[in-house]
Amino acid sequence: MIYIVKLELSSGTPDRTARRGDRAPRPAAPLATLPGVAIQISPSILSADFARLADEAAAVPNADWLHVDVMDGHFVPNLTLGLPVVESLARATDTPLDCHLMIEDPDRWAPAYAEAGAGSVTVHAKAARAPVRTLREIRRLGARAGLALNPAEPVEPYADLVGEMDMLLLMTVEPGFGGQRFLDLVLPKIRRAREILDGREASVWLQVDGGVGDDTIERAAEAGADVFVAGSAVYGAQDPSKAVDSLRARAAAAAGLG
Ligand SMILES: O=C(CO)[C@@H](O)[C@H](O)COP(=O)(O)O
Repeated sequence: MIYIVKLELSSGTPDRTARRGDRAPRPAAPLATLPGVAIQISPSILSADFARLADEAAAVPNADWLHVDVMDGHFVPNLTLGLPVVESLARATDTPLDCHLMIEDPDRWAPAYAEAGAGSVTVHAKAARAPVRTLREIRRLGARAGLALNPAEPVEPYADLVGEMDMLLLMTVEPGFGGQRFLDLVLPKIRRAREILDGREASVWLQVDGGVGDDTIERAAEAGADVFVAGSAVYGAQDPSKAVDSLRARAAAAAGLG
């Protein structure tokens, strides 16, 4: 009887009045949907049709994650979506949601995204006042924890935090908008981050985000990235699913995995 009640609660409409402490932590969500695939492709729904998000998610069944850009109009000069959309999308797709919070006060909001069903929640180092506590809280709630750095932010000050994260996100454009040009000036930082992660034998994904397409993904993969966010290169393509395959093949070849 109790079991039935629980099932109804978890599959029905989310109770948005529930307080954070009311919910039990979930088991950690899987990082990848394709076991054994080293290169991860995360199409960014920022370039998708927001009125058809469930269909847009279904258009890339071969994606490992779906990248969800949460922008608040303050941390970045753009406004996108928030918790209700993430909750609905998490119910509409089996692909883990890779939520990238480009918001002020992520310490306050990040746990709610983990509870909303995100597979990973990434906060910006620059915006977080208590990054260690926030990363730990995200993990405690069953999601993977990510830390993001803008193009001009060095990676060295965060080297001691690698044990607290599952993913390090290096922005390869200034955050805020899709369709920008990949910044080659970030390549040395990708290499440096790869050295730090390998040197510490850290099991941490190295994600790049911004301007990633068939013409740039190889450079990022050669430098050591293994998770690639791509918005316009996927949702601007005639066939988004083929675009994911093409990106994966190029990155795998450049990383010596193809
Ligand atoms: O976070 C962001 C932009 O701030 C990205 O996730 C964009 O959505 C990437 O779009 P493309 O550069 O691939 O078009």
